[in-house]
Amino acid sequence: MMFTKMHGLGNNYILFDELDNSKNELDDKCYSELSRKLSDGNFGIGSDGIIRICPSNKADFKMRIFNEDGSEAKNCGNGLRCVAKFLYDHLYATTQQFTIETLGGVVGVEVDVNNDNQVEYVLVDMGEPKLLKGMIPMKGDPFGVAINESHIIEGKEFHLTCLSMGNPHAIHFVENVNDIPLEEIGPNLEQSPLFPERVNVGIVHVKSRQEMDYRVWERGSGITMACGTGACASVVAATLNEFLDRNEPIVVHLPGGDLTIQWDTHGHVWMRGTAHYICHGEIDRSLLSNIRRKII
Ligand SMILES: N[C@H](CCC[C@H](N)C(=O)O)C(=O)O
Repeated sequence: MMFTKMHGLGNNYILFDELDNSKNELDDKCYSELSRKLSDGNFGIGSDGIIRICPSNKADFKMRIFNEDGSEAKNCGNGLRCVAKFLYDHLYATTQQFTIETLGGVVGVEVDVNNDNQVEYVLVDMGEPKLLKGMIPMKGDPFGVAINESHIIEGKEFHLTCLSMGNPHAIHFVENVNDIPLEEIGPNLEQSPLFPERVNVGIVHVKSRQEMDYRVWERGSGITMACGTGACASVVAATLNEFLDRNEPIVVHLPGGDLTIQWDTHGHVWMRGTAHYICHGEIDRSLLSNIRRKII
């Protein structure tokens, strides 16, 4: 079972190309355990999770993403850029614009290529954010929204702006993103009963009307170097709080690098950034057999 490890701003995933079904060596039920096993840096490869690239009957291709803890997520911005680069570079995509189905909906991607026809930047139409609590999901009035809403969690007050980019995000604004113990407050917010499906936690400092700092505690993966859906959610949240102007391209500084995010006047959020290969390899058959024995 061959894999390709890639990263988007240091948010790294192990990709499996399942477009040629003959290669599909593992039962669908095994992938959560495969993600847990491979994401471990000691007993596995080490990553923030795994990504399956599959055929789709709704779009040109399909992406499924599993977090480090084995939970399957509905969207992954950095993962989408990695998948788009992989698909174009491996000649599955024959045009620079194509669509990718996620559990959170179908997204459009466009790859920018260099003189060697290798992908340098990927532009993703991440679609429209979902603001209603019932869509995030978040406890409370399902037709209500959470903008700068005060919540006491584990004795600490947070002013949360919450939304979904296909996956749930809770954003808290601060003066300095490094002044907050993310390793402590991240799991407290992630596991809060406020969020029936847990939540990705973003800490944001808006530096100007064109840029912001953002750190993330990811649902199912903990602190990562970057979160594409989270960067999108942060720009929407900052705009809703009137810290930013709609339709302006915003530079989001993440620990792993920068993304450019724009929430346009039609309601779509656009993300532009890079994706890179790390390595290629093969999963040992004994590891696959152990997973099959454990799961099936
Ligand atoms: N942990 C996320 C999925 C990965 C999202 C992130 N890596 C991105 O680039 O958007 C969740 O459970 O919703």
